[in-house]
Amino acid sequence: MTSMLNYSKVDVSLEKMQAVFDQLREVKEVFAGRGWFPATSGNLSLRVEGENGDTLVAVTASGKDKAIHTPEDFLVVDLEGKPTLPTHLKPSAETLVHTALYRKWSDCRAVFHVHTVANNLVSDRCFEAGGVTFARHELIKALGVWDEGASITVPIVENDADIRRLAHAVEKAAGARVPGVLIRNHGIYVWGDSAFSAKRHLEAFEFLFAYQVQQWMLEHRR
Ligand SMILES: CSC[C@@H](O)[C@@H](O)C(=O)COP(=O)(O)O
Ligand SMILES: [Zn+2]
Repeated sequence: MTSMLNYSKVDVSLEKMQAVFDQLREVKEVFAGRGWFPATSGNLSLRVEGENGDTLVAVTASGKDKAIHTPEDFLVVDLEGKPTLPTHLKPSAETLVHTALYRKWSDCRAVFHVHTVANNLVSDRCFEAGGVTFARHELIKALGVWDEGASITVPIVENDADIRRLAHAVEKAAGARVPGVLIRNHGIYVWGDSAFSAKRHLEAFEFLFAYQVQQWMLEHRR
């Protein structure tokens, strides 16, 4: 028999919710191992479809050390970013960026956000240009761009302490071809149609940013 959980009028099976939390935990552990969550930064979410087709979002709780697993690491919110059950946990302070991306694309099923030295440097140095462009990199294919000789541009938006405005800026800059947006001196938001593809996208972006930073350093030494 399937046990059902009721998240403010949306039924989700216990098994489904457990599987979603398990997936988030696995991704969290891998990214934490790479140092991608310094000083409690970063947040992760997955779309959860209820029995009636309504969308919920499982998201990391705010301010946690994401390198440690606890029973209080995740909670469920609606598309307004409100917790669907009474809880003392606070959803990520940046939940509205996640929900904006889920609203924008019905096939967006995972949203990941990390702060790294490389993504911060690239976001600042290329900010005035509005984006950073990469070409002649095999890993562009990992972003779903397969055309021969393709180039991609990752848009960069200004950081903003007002999360509604930040969410709006990210949503506006987010394009269908390149699954990521940089926030200046803050980090990157990436998405995908599954946790697997969002993780692949993030790994490809971080490879390209690290390459760019090292190229700048080599040029500087000449
Ligand atoms: C603690 S610095 C980072 C935060 O300000 C924020 O940018 C962030 O990524 C994490 O916020 P959180 O509320 O834990 O999801
Ligand atoms: Zn952040």
